[in-house]
Amino acid sequence: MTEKEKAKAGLLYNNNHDPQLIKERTECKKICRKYNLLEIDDFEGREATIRELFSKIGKDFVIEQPMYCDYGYNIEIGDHFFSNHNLVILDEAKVTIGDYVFIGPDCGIYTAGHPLDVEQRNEGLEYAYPITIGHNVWLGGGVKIMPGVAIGDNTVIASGSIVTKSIPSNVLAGGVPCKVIREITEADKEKYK
Ligand SMILES: CC(=O)SCCNC(=O)CCNC(=O)[C@H](O)C(C)(C)COP(=O)(O)OP(=O)(O)OC[C@H]1O[C@@H](n2cnc3c(N)ncnc32)[C@H](O)[C@@H]1OP(=O)(O)O
Repeated sequence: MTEKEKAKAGLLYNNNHDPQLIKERTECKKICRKYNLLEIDDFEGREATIRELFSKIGKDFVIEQPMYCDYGYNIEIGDHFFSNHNLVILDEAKVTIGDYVFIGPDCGIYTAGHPLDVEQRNEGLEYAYPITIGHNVWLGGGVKIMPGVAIGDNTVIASGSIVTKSIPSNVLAGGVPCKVIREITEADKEKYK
């Protein structure tokens, strides 16, 4: 098995020293750099560069610069996506994002992690588990999503949360670690009126 195949199978793999993965990350980071240096009003260039980078991105999206990812080909995003500045996606495993997802500034979507055991970690080993974000999700600023987490449709994650476990649909969740605070109900339609 190659290191890439081990990663895909959810096994520990050597990310730091594998030539194929280093090459792929380098190519990805060149495209991220190109994207981040494009003029803000070069809308065509920005769209084309994101389409070159991600395996799928739907219609009508805005990704504020800068944004960073590791491979790009593991990222699939639906329609009407918005991300504010400083989005970091560590897409060592697949990242799937639905339609109408809003992401605040300084968010992190981290599929990868290292063993707690120091010897394994210093060998360069890591694991990568997929992350799924449903439709109509809003991540407040500074939210970080940990490996293997799924977030259900229509859910809001409050700013500053560290999401270590999956969160169901239709809730407000927040905190470190992130927990369900309450359901989002019809009463929320009236809140800002
Ligand atoms: C796409 C973009 O660019 S977005 C731009 C950036 N903007 C942001 O990041 C703003 C994000 N907003 C938040 O995080 C807000 O706090 C919201 C939306 C979660 C507040 O939602 P509300 O419905 O108003 O919740 P409300 O204020 O009633 O709070 C409900 C509970 O959640 C708690 N709570 C609210 N925010 C947080 C938070 N960030 N972390 C932990 N708990 C929180 C409240 O303290 C309250 O707890 P209590 O019931 O014990 O008092």
